[in-house]
Amino acid sequence: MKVAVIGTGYVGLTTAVSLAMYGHEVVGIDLVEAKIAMLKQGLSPIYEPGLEKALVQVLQQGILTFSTDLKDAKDSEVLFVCVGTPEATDGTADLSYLLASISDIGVLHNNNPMVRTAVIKSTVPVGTGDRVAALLEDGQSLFVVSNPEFLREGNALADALKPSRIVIGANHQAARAVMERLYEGVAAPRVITTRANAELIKYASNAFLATRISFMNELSRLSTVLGTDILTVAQGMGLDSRIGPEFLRAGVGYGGSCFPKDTIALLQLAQEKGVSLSLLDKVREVNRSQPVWFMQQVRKHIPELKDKQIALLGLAFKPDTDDIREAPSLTIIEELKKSGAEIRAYDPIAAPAVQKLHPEVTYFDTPEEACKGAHAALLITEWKECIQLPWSVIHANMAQPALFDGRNAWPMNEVREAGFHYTGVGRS
Ligand SMILES: NC(=O)c1ccc[n+]([C@@H]2O[C@H](COP(=O)([O-])OP(=O)(O)OC[C@H]3O[C@@H](n4cnc5c(N)ncnc54)[C@H](O)[C@@H]3O)[C@@H](O)[C@H]2O)c1
Ligand SMILES: O=c1ccn([C@@H]2O[C@H](COP(=O)(O)OP(=O)(O)O[C@H]3O[C@H](CO)[C@@H](O)[C@H](O)[C@H]3O)[C@@H](O)[C@H]2O)c(=O)[nH]1
Repeated sequence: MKVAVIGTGYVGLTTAVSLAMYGHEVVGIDLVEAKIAMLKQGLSPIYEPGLEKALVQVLQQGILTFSTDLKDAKDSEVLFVCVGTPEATDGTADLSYLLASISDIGVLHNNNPMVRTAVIKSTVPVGTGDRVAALLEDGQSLFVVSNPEFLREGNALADALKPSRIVIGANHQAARAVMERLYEGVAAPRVITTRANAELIKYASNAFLATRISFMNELSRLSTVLGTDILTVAQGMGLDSRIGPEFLRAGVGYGGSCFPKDTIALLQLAQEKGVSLSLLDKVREVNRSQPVWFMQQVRKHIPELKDKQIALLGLAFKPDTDDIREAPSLTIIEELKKSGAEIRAYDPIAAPAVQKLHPEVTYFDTPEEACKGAHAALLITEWKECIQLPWSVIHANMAQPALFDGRNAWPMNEVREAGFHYTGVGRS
């Protein structure tokens, strides 16, 4: 099928490449000329494992092309909207990019009439698909579908090629049939439903995952006081098939472009409808305070941080991405700056993005260099480069051998035996 993907960010680029790998003829559209110029050359503007290699392959096959002009999508039967829906100042989802691209689709369709389906892949508040349909749909030649995306950054291509589920929200049988044809070769359970249900499935999934994390993070504070081990507790909980092992990792809090903005957008939507989601409110509160709580654990061991050298290992909001949106590292940098500490940072990929915001931090090419002369090392993102470390070398070179493991990913017993002070999150 001929498909257009509007917006070539984390979701759009991954969607474009995966649809091309499924054999569709895809054109990727973005407003940003520099991005499109890079993509045409087979260069990915984002760091996402395996994506660039796959991009080059589908470009060479001629089944994926890029343009800044939506007119190049005039023959597309399906148009995916993958533009950003960031948090507006009042916490609601900013739909301006989405509505602009919907209006562009309207113009394209009027100039080049044929039967088309506009598919909203961006995460949007419940009711947005129906609102857009009221603007675009004519029930004959143009349909609107909600098809939320569940990929995780760092694993985006694999998730897109083998999704956990495909949720199709369509209010017309003709549009459902188009989506079935589009995803024909993809082995994944389908949920075929209304647009509104599809939109709520997306927000509810992210809100629930965020809730699990905040539950474990709050519990980790109790575990610290009790002298229990949150890793063992999580393992024991996760073996219950009703609970499952995923998303029980306590740490410095969740970040990224999705959980923070989608939880607030859901809260705002509920408030607008006169419904209180008090649990979700607490989930966000726990998440906001988790990096601050973590820094309190550091201060228990090093009460005076002024002029101390503190190594921060990992800056991205999770490993295997260059994305620093809402990264806990940014809160921790602010906390350390308030304390007057000198920050020595390392991240294999995301350092340049943080450097733009924090030129005052010193950046190093290896974790070993960042730890040299440091009075404490803090693990913020569990990149493998930050976990597998030559502990005896690190110990010899630190001013004070103190480790604060914000991801419970360092080998606690081994580092203690090597002579380090070790504090994890909810471990003892
Ligand atoms: N990042 C994720 O892991 C993820 C996963 C699932 C869903 N989502 C949702 O998908 C959407 C996109 O997220 P993202 O992280 O890919 O965003 P992003 O900021 O990385 O990419 C958005 C892209 O859209 C482009 N764009 C904006 N307006 C445009 C227009 N009118 N025409 C063409 N291009 C335009 C921007 O230039 C940018 O390249 C959001 O709603 C997000 O919540 C994101
Ligand atoms: O047990 C856990 C699991 C995750 N995290 C943190 O949670 C954040 C989000 O992680 P993850 O969900 O793996 O990454 P995202 O790329 O943000 O993906 C989420 O957000 C996307 C955007 O909506 C959805 O598509 C995905 O399904 C959903 O997992 C990161 O800061 C992680 O460090 C924890 O602290 N503990």
